[in-house]
Amino acid sequence: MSSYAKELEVAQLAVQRAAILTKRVFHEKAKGTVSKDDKSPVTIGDFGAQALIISALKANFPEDEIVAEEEAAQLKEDSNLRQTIWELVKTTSLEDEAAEKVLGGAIKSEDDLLTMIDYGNSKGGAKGRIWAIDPIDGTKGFLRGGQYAVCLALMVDGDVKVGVLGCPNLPVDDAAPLTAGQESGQTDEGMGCLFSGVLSEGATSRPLTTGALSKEKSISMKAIKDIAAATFCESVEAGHSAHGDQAEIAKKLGITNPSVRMDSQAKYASIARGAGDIYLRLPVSATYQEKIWDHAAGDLIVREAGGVVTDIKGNRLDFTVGRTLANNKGVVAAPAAAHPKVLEVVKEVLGQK
Ligand SMILES: Nc1ncnc2c1ncn2[C@@H]1O[C@H](COP(=O)(O)O)[C@@H](OP(=O)(O)O)[C@H]1O
Ligand SMILES: [Mg+2]
Ligand SMILES: [Mg+2]
Ligand SMILES: [Mg+2]
Repeated sequence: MSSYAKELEVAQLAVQRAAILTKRVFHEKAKGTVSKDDKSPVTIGDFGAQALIISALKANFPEDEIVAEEEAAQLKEDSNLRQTIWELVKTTSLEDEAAEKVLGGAIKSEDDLLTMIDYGNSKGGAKGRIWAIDPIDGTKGFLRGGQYAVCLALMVDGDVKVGVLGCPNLPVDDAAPLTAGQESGQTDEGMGCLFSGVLSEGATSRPLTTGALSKEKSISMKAIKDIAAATFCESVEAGHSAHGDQAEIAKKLGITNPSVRMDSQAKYASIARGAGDIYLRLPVSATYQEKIWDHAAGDLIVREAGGVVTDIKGNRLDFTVGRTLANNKGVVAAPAAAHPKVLEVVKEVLGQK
């Protein structure tokens, strides 16, 4: 019996339900029912998914703190937007009575919707049980039909214990090649994967559908015998990680495969199941602080799959200092055996600058 069995079950179902909401928003956008204006679908999806996840956490773990990306301020002023989200939230469920019961059922009112969203305002820190939520990670990917992830992690005294990533546009098949998502004309068929990790208990994947528990499989990183043959993942957005530095590092490692660019923590999930090998996120700006909700779940899942995740100095990601990773710069994630070499080259390339 897992030491965090209840937390894991609630987190998986909560992410699954939130992912259904995001998919509805995406398809309604395509149909024109939701404005195609870039901001509106994202906002609707973000707020709706965050509210649904938080209501599940509050129903099960009322004392826990929550650090979530979004806040309700904008919704308090915009009643049209609020009503659109409320309609969507009200009508999104897992269509599985037992599972809905685990999640504590639906949100009761429009006011509750706002309250739920703002429960995510914890400052974070080194003490107690704190959940980190990114309702839609990879906003840009979500809009494009590329990769995005619904992300949830539980930290206890700053240590990530449970991590769950719902990736609607990643193939269910762990052995499928890396994919940037629906932008390449891909359909929903065979897509949608739920990744989980529990500290010291390994990492798993399963289809992102109700009743998929029996299909849960353990995942692990690929053992790379030769770094030169590795594939590395990086952000699509050049503003989020330094493509130039990453290319130089890859070159120095002898890597000739082109990088796979994908949005969101789908990168962590993809290397954790061996679809890719290395994830590089080198800082673009000297001042940007990475957000804990962009990394907590992925960090744990990769480590539980046999990887090492550090910043560019080789330090573990430090989730104890609030809503951001103020003590870290960048991310270097690789299979344990390859990580020292990758880090050495990262330091070499950055040291020359
Ligand atoms: N200058 C910057 N450097 C690194 N990350 C940034 C950034 N500006 C925004 N981000 C973060 O990058 C995340 C997406 O990462 P990726 O590029 O790997 O898809 C965004 O999450 P959201 O999409 O949830 O806002 C956002 O938090
Ligand atoms: Mg994010
Ligand atoms: Mg987000
Ligand atoms: Mg954002």
